[in-house]
Amino acid sequence: MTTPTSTVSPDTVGILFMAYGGPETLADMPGYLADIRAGRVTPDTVLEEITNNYRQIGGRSPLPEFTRAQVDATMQALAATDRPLKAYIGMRHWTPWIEDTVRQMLDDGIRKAVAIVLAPHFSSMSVAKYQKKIKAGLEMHHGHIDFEFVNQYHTEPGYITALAQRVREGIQSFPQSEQDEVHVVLSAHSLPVRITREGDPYADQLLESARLVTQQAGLSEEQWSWSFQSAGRSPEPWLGPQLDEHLRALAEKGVSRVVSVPVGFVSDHVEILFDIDIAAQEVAHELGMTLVRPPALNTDPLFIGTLASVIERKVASL
Ligand SMILES: C=CC1=C(C)c2cc3[nH]c(cc4nc(cc5[nH]c(cc1n2)c(C)c5CCC(=O)O)C(CCC(=O)O)=C4C)c(C)c3C=C
Ligand SMILES: [Fe+2]
Ligand SMILES: [Fe+2]
Repeated sequence: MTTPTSTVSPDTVGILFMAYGGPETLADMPGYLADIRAGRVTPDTVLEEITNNYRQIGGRSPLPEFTRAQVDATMQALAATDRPLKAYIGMRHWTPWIEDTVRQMLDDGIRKAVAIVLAPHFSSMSVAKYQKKIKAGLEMHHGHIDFEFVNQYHTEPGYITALAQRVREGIQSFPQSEQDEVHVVLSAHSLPVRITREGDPYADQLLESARLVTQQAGLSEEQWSWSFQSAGRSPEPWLGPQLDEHLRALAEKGVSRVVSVPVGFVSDHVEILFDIDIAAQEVAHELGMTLVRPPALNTDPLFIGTLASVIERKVASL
């Protein structure tokens, strides 16, 4: 049982921002992978491969830094809210662990809170797991906080417009005479195929975002396609097509100019900086294809405005 020291006024609403978590040094890698792989032993070859991927993007994950910047910007956007708010950060797979942050919230005397994951699409294998960690933290520390959960925000206008702008920016980076030939590939993290049989909404929500983005960007059906990326290294089948095989199929159809816009990730990290900017770029190069990836959302004011707006609505309902 924790003893609240009540460092906040009783009506303060805690805003718990949750993200995947990322290693801050290469030495963190075995522990980080052990957590992601739920304690299953990581084969040496996989450890070496993933460590090497991180080495190529600077030896650490930029995700913690971008998360802090997104949280600061969102709290600034929420500054005019008439309730006192206090921001907290909890990571699923690395420090600061969600359970420890929940303990901090209890210690501070937080009684009501909003929890949001920096991932717009709901899945039993992603957002639901973050939410379970909050419940585990409350049980572990024998405390109670009234939580409002943001489950998804994949159709929010600011998020869609920010991505549609990325699509247009990518197309416009090609000479005007080539722009009609450009093909846009939207993507998101793959998950095991079994989730679809289990009725998970993830794949449908991704396609819903993709349709809204491409409609707003004014693309015809032929000008864009969908692909999954970054499938895990486990023997079961994962949702496809994977980005590399999809690029090969597009090349066979004569596509040679591609804009890659990942819609499920909201900041730069290894799945973008390595899986797209290095691995997919290598495939594109081998195919004689030009691949452009516009910047990730990071602290784009439209995206930050989206986070602020969904949080504000939940705060109002507490
Ligand atoms: C929607 C689900 C997932 C998102 C989003 C996601 C983002 C994400 N992943 C990494 C890094 C790694 N992920 C790894 C495995 C892995 N990832 C997911 C799901 C999402 N990840 C699953 C289901 C798994 C498999 C877990 C298992 O039990 O094996 C790994 C481990 C190596 C591997 O299997 O490839 C890494 C590393 C980042 C940085 C990230 C960013 C938000
Ligand atoms: Fe992952
Ligand atoms: Fe991953």
